[in-house]
Amino acid sequence: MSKRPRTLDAFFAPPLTKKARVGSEQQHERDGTGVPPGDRGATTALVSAHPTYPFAIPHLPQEVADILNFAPAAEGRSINDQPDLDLVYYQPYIPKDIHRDLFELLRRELFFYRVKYMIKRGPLETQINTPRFTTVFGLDDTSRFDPEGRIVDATSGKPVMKDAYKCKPRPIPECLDLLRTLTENATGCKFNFALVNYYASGNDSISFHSDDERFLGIEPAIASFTLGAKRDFLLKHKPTPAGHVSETKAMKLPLASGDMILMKGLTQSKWLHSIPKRKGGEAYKGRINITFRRAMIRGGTENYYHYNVGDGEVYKWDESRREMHPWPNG
Ligand SMILES: O=C(O)CCC(=O)C(=O)O
Ligand SMILES: [Fe+2]
Repeated sequence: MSKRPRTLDAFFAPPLTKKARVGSEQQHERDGTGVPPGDRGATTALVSAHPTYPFAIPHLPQEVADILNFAPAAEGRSINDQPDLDLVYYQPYIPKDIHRDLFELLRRELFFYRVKYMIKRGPLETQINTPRFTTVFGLDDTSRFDPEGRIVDATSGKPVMKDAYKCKPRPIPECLDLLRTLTENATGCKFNFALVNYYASGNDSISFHSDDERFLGIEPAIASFTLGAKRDFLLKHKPTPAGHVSETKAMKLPLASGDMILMKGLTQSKWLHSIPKRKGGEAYKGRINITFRRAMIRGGTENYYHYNVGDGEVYKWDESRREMHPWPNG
């Protein structure tokens, strides 16, 4: 990475401002010629690029970014009337005028994976095929990307050892980073990871689980966005010790495009959540889920890239086939 030549792109990188995050990006036209900072006219298309990206990711069009700045579109409603449950539900969070554009843009421009991994069940090794497309960006709290896109120690600012990470962490592209900062400001929580799921149809799902890994620290806050198809989000309390009657009721939230659910407090340690497969309704439509999270240590980074990128092929949305297709052999 450090051998990457300093190009015109890097030269034209904008100043470090809150809105234009360049920690890891270069700004340039898609044809590769430099664009002076601030010159985001209708004819120039700026992108986020990084050596770990299979291809560059366009920034949000200015019109979409301008409207996104009005998020949250609705006030959050607390759902904390059950033991250990602590949610804030924004219906919607993303302004209505841009749901569709944001959904289509992210589906079209991001790279995805269909991760397979082995688990040991007793003496048997079983292959798990993740039943949805996934991708991930970000770096735990011990490190950050410098303006050249190199990973440096969060405290000293010095490049980390070559083997500090087994995986290849990727900076959060601008098109997701604006939403991340807005969400930080609205919730008062800090996030250093963006995980993206794409459910191609009602056949894609995520089974009951909790995001309670130790690398997230205690009582982690996770902001979870829906774009595209409406899908049911189920919540149920984890089993309570035998003999102890749980007073909790399972819940179903019909998450619609633009909605955000903030899970916090004891929600991850005591409750499970899932998006079950479904037939009918909007099952024929795709759905994007974005979660923003904060990983505290390097093990979190390794875990997230292992389970959301893996070592399989890259998929990209194919507009003519209207499905995810292996890239670049489309
Ligand atoms: O798609 C969703 O709404 C939930 C995703 C989720 O729970 C996860 O990625 O951990
Ligand atoms: Fe989850």
